Amino acid sequence: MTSNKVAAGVRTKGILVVISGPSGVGKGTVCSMLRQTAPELVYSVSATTRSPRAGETEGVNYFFKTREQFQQLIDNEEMLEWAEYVGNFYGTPRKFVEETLESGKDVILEIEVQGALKVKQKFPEGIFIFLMPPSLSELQKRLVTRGTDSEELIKSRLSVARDEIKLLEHYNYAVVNDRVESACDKIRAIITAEHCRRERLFPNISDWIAEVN
Ligand SMILES: Nc1nc2c(ncn2[C@@H]2O[C@H](COP(=O)(O)OP(=O)(O)O)[C@@H](O)[C@H]2O)c(=O)[nH]1
Ligand SMILES: Nc1ncnc2c1ncn2[C@@H]1O[C@H](COP(=O)(O)OP(=O)(O)O)[C@@H](O)[C@H]1O
Repeated sequence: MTSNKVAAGVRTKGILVVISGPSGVGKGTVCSMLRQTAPELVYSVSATTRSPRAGETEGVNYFFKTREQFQQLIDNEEMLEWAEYVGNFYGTPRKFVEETLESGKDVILEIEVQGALKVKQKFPEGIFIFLMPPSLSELQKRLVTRGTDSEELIKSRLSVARDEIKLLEHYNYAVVNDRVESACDKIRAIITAEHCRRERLFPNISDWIAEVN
């Protein structure tokens, strides 16, 4: 069964998991909990031209770049995707994602919708998860409570949020972030189910299957 050889190759590649959602829904909070509770999932650190917030660390939350440095990364084709969001640039370093997937580990990208749609063209087999707020008023409350953005910026982020939610149909799953723990549980369950699905399609039983044939 030659197809098993191909199958084994497919099976050993990691799964690309893309998480998007409106600003303030809790993507950072959920991903940070996933990083603590599911260390087998590798988090891709993005580059951005936005300034660091209090408590954010270079190389952990983002790689903070000037506009010139960011443009250089684009010109050198070092970005898997990039997008402009509320006046700043954000992008995914390509090499890290490709090498990590190739090594068989699952990778999480926490990126906005335009970038996610570009990634979907390159990795249609990825899992695309949209994190939803319980309501728009709760979303606004979270942005205000976080206290990192001006009233004007919160208005822009809420207006972008409405457009982003319209793109939900491009995602495989919507997960409501009502409680952080339960959102993380659901994301882990989705990834586990995808592993089971791929295992069913490409079972790692080539040794004894070869004997049967
Ligand atoms: N396309 C793209 N979007 C990103 C990337 N990194 C972060 N983002 C998104 O950029 C948006 C703004 O991020 P940020 O300034 O940290 O604000 P926050 O979402 O309110 O915490 C969010 O939707 C992020 O998911 C990236 O590498 N590529
Ligand atoms: N499930 C939740 N319930 C209540 N507050 C939350 C929840 N998830 C996140 N938050 C809070 O909402 C605010 C925005 O979360 P954050 O992770 O920064 O969102 P995002 O990365 O999507 O912009 C933060 O103050 C965070 O503590």
